[in-house]
Amino acid sequence: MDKKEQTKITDAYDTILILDFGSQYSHLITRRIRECGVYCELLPCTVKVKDLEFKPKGIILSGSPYSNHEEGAPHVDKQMFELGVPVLGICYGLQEVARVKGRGGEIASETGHLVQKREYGSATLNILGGAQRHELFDGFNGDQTRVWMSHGDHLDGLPQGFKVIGHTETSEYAAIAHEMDKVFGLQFHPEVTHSEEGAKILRNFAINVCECQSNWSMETFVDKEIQRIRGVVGETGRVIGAVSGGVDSTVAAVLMKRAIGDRFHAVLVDHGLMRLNESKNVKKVLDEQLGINLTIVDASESFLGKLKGVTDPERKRKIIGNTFIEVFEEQAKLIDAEQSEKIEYLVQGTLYPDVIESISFKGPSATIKSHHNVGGLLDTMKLKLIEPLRELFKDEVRKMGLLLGIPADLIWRHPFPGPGLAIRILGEVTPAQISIVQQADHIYMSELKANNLYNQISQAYAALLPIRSVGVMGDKRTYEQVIALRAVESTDFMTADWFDMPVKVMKRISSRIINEVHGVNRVVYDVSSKPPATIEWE
Ligand SMILES: Nc1ncnc2c1ncn2[C@@H]1O[C@H](COP(=O)(O)OP(=O)(O)OP(=O)(O)O)[C@@H](O)[C@H]1O
Ligand SMILES: O=c1[nH]c(=O)c2[nH+]cn([C@@H]3O[C@H](COP(=O)(O)O)[C@@H](O)[C@H]3O)c2[nH]1
Ligand SMILES: NC(=O)CC[C@H](N)C(=O)O
Ligand SMILES: [Mg+2]
Repeated sequence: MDKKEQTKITDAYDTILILDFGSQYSHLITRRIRECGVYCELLPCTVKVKDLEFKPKGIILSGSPYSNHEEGAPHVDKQMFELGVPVLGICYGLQEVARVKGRGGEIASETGHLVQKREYGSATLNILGGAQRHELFDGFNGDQTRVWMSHGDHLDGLPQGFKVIGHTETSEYAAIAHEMDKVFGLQFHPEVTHSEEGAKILRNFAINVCECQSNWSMETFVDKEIQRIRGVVGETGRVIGAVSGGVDSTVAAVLMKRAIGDRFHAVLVDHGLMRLNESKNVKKVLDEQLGINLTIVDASESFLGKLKGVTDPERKRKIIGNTFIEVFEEQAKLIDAEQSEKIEYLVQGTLYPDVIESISFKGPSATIKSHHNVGGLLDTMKLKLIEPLRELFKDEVRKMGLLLGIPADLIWRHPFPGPGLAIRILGEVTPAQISIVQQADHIYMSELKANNLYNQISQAYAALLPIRSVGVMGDKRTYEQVIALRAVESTDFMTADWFDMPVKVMKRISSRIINEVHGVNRVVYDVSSKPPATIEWE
């Protein structure tokens, strides 16, 4: 994205910079800081001060799976400590603080040997100073608090100029501070909820120590984002947007509508792989209820034609991804032909987790599945991107959607993948197979809603398996296909567990599908977690 084109969100809010050393808890630090009304950004730990696009009001160094002395262990740009802003190191971050600010050699590694010294789990932090305790502990209930430890290495000595402000039975330097330089270190993890008063520490750091204003709220963010979009697009500019009717693109579309009205052109590509009546329903809600200028492009012939005979999951995904691009190119040209001003921008519903994943210092992870990616449009279409949600997590997007007046049932919809039913029909995708899975899925969703289960589940769908099995219906032998029902609970869709579905409901769903959907004589329930399975079957 051409960031220079856009005024930055960090210009509008005091910002805490969180440097990610690869800890599994880094996102939680981000969450905790935002929960205090302070804006923050998570960047890879390898980012250099000279490349920073904003001046942070404070810096937090996260934990890490690495051991600090290990070869290849990531290290912070020492100039971060010369910005004159407070720094807080958490676990590995504390060890980095000691590496940079200490006399050197104080980090003892117990990894590999002396395993008994490793510390995982709950510990009691003794806060020093009584009533004069350090300002990081302002508002604490007493001189002791439960904290969560997860480390193999520890500090062997106190770096010069630092003092101890808290210790545990096993950790002499559990919390340390350099008052003059405003550099702090915690051996425990304040960001996890198991550290009972940990959130207070992060709040105290951001608001008391770094003096950040607590003004980051969804309301102010929406207002500022609308202003920003208007500034970027200008008085007359037109924008095209890929809108699926899913949560992310709907929220992005409503925001765009607020910002530039009908100069925003939403395009839904109907690839023929949508759920039953999906395009019609989306049109009704987006166009009629939310007033979005939405065009539905029926490209099913093209998609289904190209998918003919294809059974390999990755090939299906690539064909669909590429065809999306073609349809968009055509569509942009059509709109251009009608309007005096050419379309310059494309709106995407990119969320923060996508951004974080793509900037990880460890590099992109192995390709498990090629997600259809509208980002691929960039090179060919020469369109510049507007990504109004790229700073937000999914639940923040939902919050924004509710604030923008989007109906709650749309906001709480389960995610639906871009490639649609093609990756839920195992084997070849044909109109007959699409019809079977659409009907089964429709029954499944209706029953989940009727039984008040839909909102307890993060994502549910029916998949059609390419095998046939023998059954008996009305005294006759049948030899038909199998529907697999999937329902998972997940917070970020990176990991998931299968949903404990009430047997009574399963019985009803199974019986309805077998009775009502021709071509199916067996229904199974998928009891695999992710990992090792994934949420979608392909
Ligand atoms: N059928 C479609 N037509 C147009 N754009 C689409 C279509 N399917 C997906 N997209 C684009 O791809 C993006 C990513 O899809 P994704 O499924 O992650 O998000 P979503 O559909 O907006 O929300 P949800 O996660 O709730 O399904 C969408 O935000 C949208 O821009
Ligand atoms: O927009 C999308 N385009 C895709 O190509 C795609 N593939 C998977 N998904 C969704 O991502 C989440 C994780 O899915 P998996 O466990 O199957 O990888 C689940 O929510 C899936 O539905 C996609 N979404
Ligand atoms: N959670 C952490 O940051 C751990 C840091 C380092 N890997 C250790 O074991 O001490
Ligand atoms: Mg979707």
